Amino acid sequence: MIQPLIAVTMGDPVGIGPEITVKALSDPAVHALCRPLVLGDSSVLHSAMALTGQHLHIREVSCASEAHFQPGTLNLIPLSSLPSSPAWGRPDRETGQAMVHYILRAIDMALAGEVAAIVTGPINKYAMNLSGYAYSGHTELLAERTGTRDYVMMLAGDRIRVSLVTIHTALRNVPDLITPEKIRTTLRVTHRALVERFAIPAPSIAVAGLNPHAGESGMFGDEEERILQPALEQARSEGIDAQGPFPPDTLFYHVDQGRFDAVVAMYHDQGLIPFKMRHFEDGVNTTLGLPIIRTSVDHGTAYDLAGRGRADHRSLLAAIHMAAIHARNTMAVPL
Ligand SMILES: NC(=O)C1=CN([C@@H]2O[C@H](COP(=O)(O)OP(=O)(O)OC[C@H]3O[C@@H](n4cnc5c(N)ncnc54)[C@H](O)[C@@H]3O)[C@@H](O)[C@H]2O)C=CC1
Ligand SMILES: NCC(=O)COP(=O)(O)O
Repeated sequence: MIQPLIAVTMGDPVGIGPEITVKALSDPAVHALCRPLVLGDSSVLHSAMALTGQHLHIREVSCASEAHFQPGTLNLIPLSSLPSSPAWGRPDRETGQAMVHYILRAIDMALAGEVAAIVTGPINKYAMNLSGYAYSGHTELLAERTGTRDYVMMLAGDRIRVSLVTIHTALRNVPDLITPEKIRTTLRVTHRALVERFAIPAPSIAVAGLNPHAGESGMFGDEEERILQPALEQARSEGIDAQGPFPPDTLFYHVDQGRFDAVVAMYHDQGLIPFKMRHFEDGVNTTLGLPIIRTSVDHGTAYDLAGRGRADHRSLLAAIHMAAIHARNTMAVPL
């Protein structure tokens, strides 16, 4: 079977993205899974190789048909010409613009059907905004570029999958952003992705409450009764196995024990703290609801580690693995 063609963006040139890209692409297992095409910068990737002691042949190509997909070769569409000695951990407008160009090109390739999926390396949101792109991250850029209204951020590992109702917003805004519509959309998009991408025919989804003890019958907040319960009932009437709302403090224990296929969390850290306790090394961030497959690492640019050669690349390996599986499950292969 022909392996799916996957675009891998190098991420922020002065973060750990280039290093983990080189490490992941040196793993023969990646080539057994897919045909990876990197979008990034040749000089920076050479610097990353020097850090890690990896020796890959970087083959610069303008499109997939020029690539040689074999272990030992990193096929690169070069989209920037940055200095050969990166200022690790110190972003500027040029590095910020470069990393956004890698993402934009990857999205366009996926929309045009030139690749089966995209896997994105970590970017720094401050650097993204510094370079003139006013987004909270990849997710909002992907949604806008693909014209997607209903999208969901999911963090996924083999024990915990968590979808977020609200994403990058101040905690004080969260209660006002949680509406029955938003919860229903999160449930619908998550349910559909579990069936179509994760190949779980009848998934069960747990919903976390917003308040301590899921509100304690209204003593500690009424969002559960006023907003979450009606949203859950509506989802159930559509055939979605949505359960809860559950007290958030114990729910993740049960999810980790395998009781549910996924959990819907009300806000970023409610979901991501337990997720990263379990899956920091091998977790994957994936955007659901898009017309394209997008996975990413679950960590950031780690400027404190950049340039040292000590970054862990297992989350990127897991993201590539998931992209390849989802491409197969949705029959978006071969390309
Ligand atoms: N997929 C993406 O593009 C993501 C981007 N970010 C962005 O990255 C930037 C930095 O975010 P932080 O909150 O500092 O989180 P971070 O994940 O970059 O770093 C948190 C801690 O984990 C360590 N760490 C992270 N990745 C590691 C790896 N692969 N191997 C070993 N140690 C690792 C770092 O050294 C640091 O001590 C922010 O702008 C954030 O928004 C954060 C998460 C995901
Ligand atoms: N906490 C996840 C994260 O920050 C990733 O954001 P995005 O770049 O995937 O939108």
